[in-house]
Formats: sequence, C-alpha cells, structure tokens
Amino acid sequence: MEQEPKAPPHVLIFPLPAQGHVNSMLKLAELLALAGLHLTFLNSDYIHDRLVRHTDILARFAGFPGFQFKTISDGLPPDLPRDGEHFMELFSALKSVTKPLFREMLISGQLDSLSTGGSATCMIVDGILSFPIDVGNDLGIPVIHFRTISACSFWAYFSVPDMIEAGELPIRGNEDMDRLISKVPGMENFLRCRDLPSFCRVRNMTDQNLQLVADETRQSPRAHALILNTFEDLEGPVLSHIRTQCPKIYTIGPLHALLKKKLGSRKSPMQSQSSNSLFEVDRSCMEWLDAQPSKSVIYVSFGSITTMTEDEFTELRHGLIASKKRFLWVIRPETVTGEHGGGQIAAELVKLTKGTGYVVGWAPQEEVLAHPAIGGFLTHSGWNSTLESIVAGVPMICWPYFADQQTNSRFVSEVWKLGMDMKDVCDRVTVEKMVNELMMERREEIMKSAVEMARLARKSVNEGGSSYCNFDRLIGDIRLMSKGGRKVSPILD
Ligand SMILES: O=c1ccn([C@@H]2O[C@H](COP(=O)(O)OP(=O)(O)O[C@H]3O[C@H](CO)[C@@H](O)[C@H](O)[C@H]3O)[C@@H](O)[C@H]2O)c(=O)[nH]1
Ligand SMILES: C[C@H]1CC[C@@H]2C(C(=O)O)=CO[C@@H](O)[C@@H]21
Repeated sequence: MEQEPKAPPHVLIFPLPAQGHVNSMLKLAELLALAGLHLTFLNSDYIHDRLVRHTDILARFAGFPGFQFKTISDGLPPDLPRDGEHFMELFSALKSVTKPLFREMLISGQLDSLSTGGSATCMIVDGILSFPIDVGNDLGIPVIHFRTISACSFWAYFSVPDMIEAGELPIRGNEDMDRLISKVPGMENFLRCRDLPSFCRVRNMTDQNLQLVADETRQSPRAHALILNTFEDLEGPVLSHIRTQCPKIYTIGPLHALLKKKLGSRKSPMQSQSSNSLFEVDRSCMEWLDAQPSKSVIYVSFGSITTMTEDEFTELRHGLIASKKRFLWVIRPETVTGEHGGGQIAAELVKLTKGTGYVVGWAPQEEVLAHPAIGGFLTHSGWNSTLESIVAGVPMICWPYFADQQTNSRFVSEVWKLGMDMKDVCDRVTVEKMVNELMMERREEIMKSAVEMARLARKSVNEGGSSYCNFDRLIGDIRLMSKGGRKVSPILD
C-alpha cells in the first residue's frame, strides 16, 4: 500500500517584540523555510506594522509554501515609544495581555498551519520568555528556546542567583565597580562588577527587572533545547559551562552569515538589499561611503533601543570631530533625549563636519560594515551588531548602554581582543583618544585578532563548519518531533 507523503513539520516562531530579537528570528525563519519547513511567524501588531512599512518581508516570505505571518498584541498602546526609557514596560504588558492571548490563539486554531491546517509540531520562542514553555507543556508542543544574546551574557545572567548567594551582589557603590566576580564560572580572571549585565547595578536584589531576567534565564533548561546565535570558536569555553545546565544547545551563528551562505547564488541583487528593519533605511550613505578612502571611516551606531542625553551626545560629537577621522553616524529621531529632535541635531552635525561626517536615521548596517571604506565601529555592543562587526572583520570601540551589552563589551576587549571598551565613560578626550588608537596606534595589533576571528566566523558557517552542521542537526531534530502532526488538546487546570 502506498503511504501518504508526510506533511513537513510546522514550526511556530515567536520573538520578543524588539528589533534585535525580530531580526535574528527572521533570519532563522528564512533558513528554516529554505530547508522546506512550514512556518508561522508570530509578531506583535506594532512590530508587524513597522516591518511591513519598511521592508519587503511580505514579498520575500511569500515565496515559501506554508509560510504565514500572524500577529498578537504586545499589550502596550500603539503610540508608546519602545526605546530604552520605556523598554522594560513591555514585560508586564506581555505577561498580562499577550500570555493569555497566546494560549487562546493556539487552542482555538488561529496559529494552525496555512497549508495542512495542523497545529504547530514545535515552537521556537524567544529565550527571554518562559510562558510559552508552560503553554507548550500543557498542549503537548515541544518548545525550543532561542536566546538572541551572546553565550557569555547568558551565562552571566544564569549565575545571578549564585552571585547573590555568595554575597558578590549587590554591588556596593561606584567604588566597588572594579571588583572581580568569582561566581561566574570561567570568567573569574576578568569579569568585574561593571561588566555584569546592567540589571545587576541595583542595591535591591528583589529589583523587578533583575529578578525578571535572572528568573527567565533559569527557565531555559526546561525547554527542549536552546538555540544560540554564536559559534563554537568564539564562545567554546563558556558554552561548555552552559551545557552543564542546558545539555542540548544548537550554536548556529552568526545567523546572518549562515543565511547568506545558504542563499548563495539564489539571491537576486534586490534580495541582497533586503532588510528586517523597523526603521526606514537611508541608503544614501552607501554613495557617500563609495567616495571615502579605504578603511578611513568610523561607523557609529547604537542599535534600536539606546537613548543618550544631550550632554553625552555633545561629548561624542566633540570627540569624533577632534579625532579628525571621517565618520558615518546613525542618529534615530529619538536617540537624543531632551528638547531637540534627531533631525535638527543631524543637520547641525553635518554642517559642522564640512563633509567628513555623514548622518542617517537608519543605515543598511550589514552592508555598511562590509564596505571597504569602513575602518572601525563605535557600537553599543548589541549582540547582532557585535556579530556583524566580527564577520566583517571590523574592530570596535564599545560604549554599552544596557542589558547584555556590558558583558559583550568586556569580551570584545579583554577576551577576543577585537577592540576597546569605553563603558561608563563619555568624555570628548577619551572618545578622541580611543578613535585614534583604534584607527591608528593600536590598529595593527587589533586587526590581527579581527582578521582571524572573521575567518573563524566564516569557517563556522561554511559546509562542514560547526554552525552549518548544528543547523542540520536542528532541522533533523525538528523533523523527529513532527511524527504525523499534533492535535491540540489542552490539559485543564
Ligand atoms: O542603522 C542601523 C542600526 C542597526 N541596524 C541593525 O539593527 C540590529 C540591531 O541589533 P543589536 O545590535 O543587537 O542591537 P539592539 O537593537 O539594541 O538589540 C537588542 O537585542 C539584542 C539581541 O537580543 C541585544 O543584544 C541588545 O542588547 C538589545 O538592545 C542589527 O542587526 C543591525 O544591523 C541597522 O540595520 N541599521
Ligand atoms: C531589555 C532586555 C531584557 C532582556 C532582553 C535581552 C535578553 O537578555 O534576551 C537582551 O536585550 C534586550 O532586548 C532585552
């Protein structure tokens, strides 16, 4: 008797609604769709609207059979900015509004497969959210956590309860910031209080945000597996520690490089310019870069959430101009808090630099970093930016803003030797000095590590490389989970 062809697995993907998370989850989705899996990508309404407005995602994903976008409320008013000053409000809204909705949408079949009508055979959800694990357990759907941060910062978060128990936290004021931490295994020789995720900078250990990130991180061992956007040659030692708690880990990064590899020659020139940006990309900077000498420009960008005071902006501006280096600076309209809008600040800045500086509201960052004119990156050390810089072989000056960035920047400077850490400092003299060191005095030494790490990153995503193979293992695992599809039957409380 002939057997019915088995339907491909149906994976539900659910990122935290924020640029850095949606970005890497969409890359993963594209990779899974290329491998022939059916997918439902669940975005918040806010994120979906912005993606549709500023990218080609609908057309790009329409080419994949069995792919659909669905949306859910993030519980916040549509006009509330989702930048750094308001970001943590998102979590209580997700808990009270999104969590029950998510469960309801799954049970009622609203997230069923577009092609087969079956429910998800597996969910890949943001590793900062544990509620989907509970929902998945109730409905019999395996959940894989995808934490979009570095392994090193994940491990620092994971170790928070041990640091508290050992009395290493709380930090006892500013004079205590350079104390070494001994309770993050593997980091005893270089991790200081100031390098811990920013949520540790509180006196009260029951602080809501600290508890949230530490508690959610401790839930990952309950997931079926953990995906990390990193590669073994970059974070091997810390990954060994994490594996003692989460034995099944798929390191499949840098995802943007793996996707590029898999798309290979399939990519049309138009597709090579496609982005996952929540902001309008200003491509005019590419022409400006074309006119600049090789390795002469420092790219300045602090991601999608960072805000800064007018004083901080002024110090950065003076330092950059005093360095006499060319720069391309991304200033989002809400980057600088206070009275002046981003547009006005940008116009004044461009006038001041007389052509050696260029400002955009949002850049095609991956392309910018790969441009031959770029010689350095002044970054907030968000994990996507860090990986993009590593792949492009561009050395960094790190000025971390919050969360995992404080830990990433320590690794960039002290462990990987890919740049310098300017954390907790923002004065014009230091900015000028660091830019000059990066672009001239320490260039040779730092470029040696940058070139080598870029080579290792490429190796990991090439055929036979660790991330390439781990991605194949992940697909195999997902296929094993989809034995004939699932019928959702809730376990009632
Ligand atoms: O002008 C720009 C600026 C940024 N980007 C892209 O936007 C993404 C930004 O991501 P990331 O560097 O990770 O920064 P955030 O937007 O701040 O990301 C959040 O999410 C990350 C992943 O969890 C965390 O590491 C960060 O700390 C957190 O702030 C990157 O892919 C960039 O290429 C652009 O395309 N154009
Ligand atoms: C504001 C931050 C809380 C945790 C999230 C995160 C993570 O640890 O996964 C990274 O950066 C931010 O987007 C989130």
